[in-house]
Amino acid sequence: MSSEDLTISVDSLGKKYYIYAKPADRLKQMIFPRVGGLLGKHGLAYYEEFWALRNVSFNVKRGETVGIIGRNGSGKSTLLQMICGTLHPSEGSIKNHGRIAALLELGAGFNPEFTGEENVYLSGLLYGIPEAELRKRFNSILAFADIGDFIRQPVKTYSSGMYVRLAFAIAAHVDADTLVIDEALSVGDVRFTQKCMRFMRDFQKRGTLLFVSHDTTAVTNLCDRAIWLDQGRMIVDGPTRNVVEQYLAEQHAADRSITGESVAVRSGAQASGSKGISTRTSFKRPTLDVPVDVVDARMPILQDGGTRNRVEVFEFDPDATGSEFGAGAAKITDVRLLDFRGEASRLLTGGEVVTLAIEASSSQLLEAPIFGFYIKDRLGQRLFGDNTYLTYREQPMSAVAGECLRAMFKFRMPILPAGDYSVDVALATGSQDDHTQQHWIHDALTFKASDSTMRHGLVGVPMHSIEIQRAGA
Ligand SMILES: Nc1ncnc2c1ncn2[C@@H]1O[C@H](COP(=O)(O)OP(=O)(O)OP(=O)(O)O)[C@@H](O)[C@H]1O
Repeated sequence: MSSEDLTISVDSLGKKYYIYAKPADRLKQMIFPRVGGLLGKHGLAYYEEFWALRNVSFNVKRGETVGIIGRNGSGKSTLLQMICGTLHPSEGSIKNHGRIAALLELGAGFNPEFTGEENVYLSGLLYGIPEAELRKRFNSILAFADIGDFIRQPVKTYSSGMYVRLAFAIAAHVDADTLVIDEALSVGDVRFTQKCMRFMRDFQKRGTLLFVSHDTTAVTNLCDRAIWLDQGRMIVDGPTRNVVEQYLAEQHAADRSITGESVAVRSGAQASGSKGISTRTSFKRPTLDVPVDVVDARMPILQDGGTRNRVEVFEFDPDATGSEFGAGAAKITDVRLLDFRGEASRLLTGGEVVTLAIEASSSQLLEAPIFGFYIKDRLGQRLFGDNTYLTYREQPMSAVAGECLRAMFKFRMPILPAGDYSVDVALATGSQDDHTQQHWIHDALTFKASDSTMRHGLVGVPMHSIEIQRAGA
């Protein structure tokens, strides 16, 4: 890769802090360096070393959007601050090409005693925008921030939402090559968040974006690539969808380990062991009594030639699914999409009533099993899904070891824009809010929608009726 293609180059980056047990130790260390004191890991020094970030290396190409995810304290802000030059690395190096505009944690960047307007000029000048140019852009900055007369007040009087509005408005007007955003969207209201998302989508067309967020949906939605940090180390750097899936699976495993349960996480299906479990269980044939009156009147037209939204389904193959995880008290053994006749079909139509059938076999007693699914698009964005929890909440089922269960979700397949889709399926035990995933399979089924007339939006909802009415008629 030529250096012209690179915007950010991070090599073996590390940040070390010295942790003192009590304030007096800091003073002692300054006066008597490395003598006496704690007999800790580092000999006789008065401090313990703590690496907030270590051995992190990656390159960001011009025009890429990279998400950084990780739990609290994993080193995300430390990394961004070093990239933006507000924190010095203890080891390693960073090379930046072009102008970086940053929205780091609240409180950074503004002088709290100055008014919003004064801070606009101060920040703009620091970014290298001449004053005359800032004057021209001021009204546009003000319109973006939309904080009214507060622009004339000292920023110390601002709410966190106002603060981030102004900071975002400035960052959006300084002709940055790279925009670095750390959790800024979490404090804004929904309209402002939407405005920022629109701005970032537009910015993606011309610039490089680094985006830290706990909101994995926003990261999936926006970023081509994601980096997962944990305890200051880089765990994975790869396509967002894979990284987010692994991160969420690990999070679930970690959450359950607090309650003493163990949830194994495996990448790829080879290690699943689901092969060998019989999938030939005897369930009665589903009755798919679709009332005629709910069948969309436009179905014949939708199915007709050029406007047909064909959905081609690829069979469940336990060896070809995505990553999976779970505590293992049950295994999902088969997943099928059935057509309106109840037949497993390779070819479905958007708008048709289909049934998703998920079969599982238990290896232990299962109390209150919950089956669930998500339909995801190519980027891994969850389009819709459901689970069996509410239906069985009052009278939860149970299954003995060796029993086979099948969940059936009957729904009208939306009209889908042409593209590739997949289905995540899961079997958990417990309740909606407190459950253990026994087996979750990413991308258990995949399907392809084609010939769609839908061009915009994520899914098309089949209309029950469409009409134009005339006033007074
Ligand atoms: N000045 C400091 N002195 C000592 N430790 C620090 C200092 N600043 C940060 N840390 C520690 O470094 C680690 C990484 O912090 P950082 O703020 O980068 O995490 P983060 O991933 O951004 O967390 P969050 O999601 O909560 O914002 C944390 O354990 C934090 O306590």
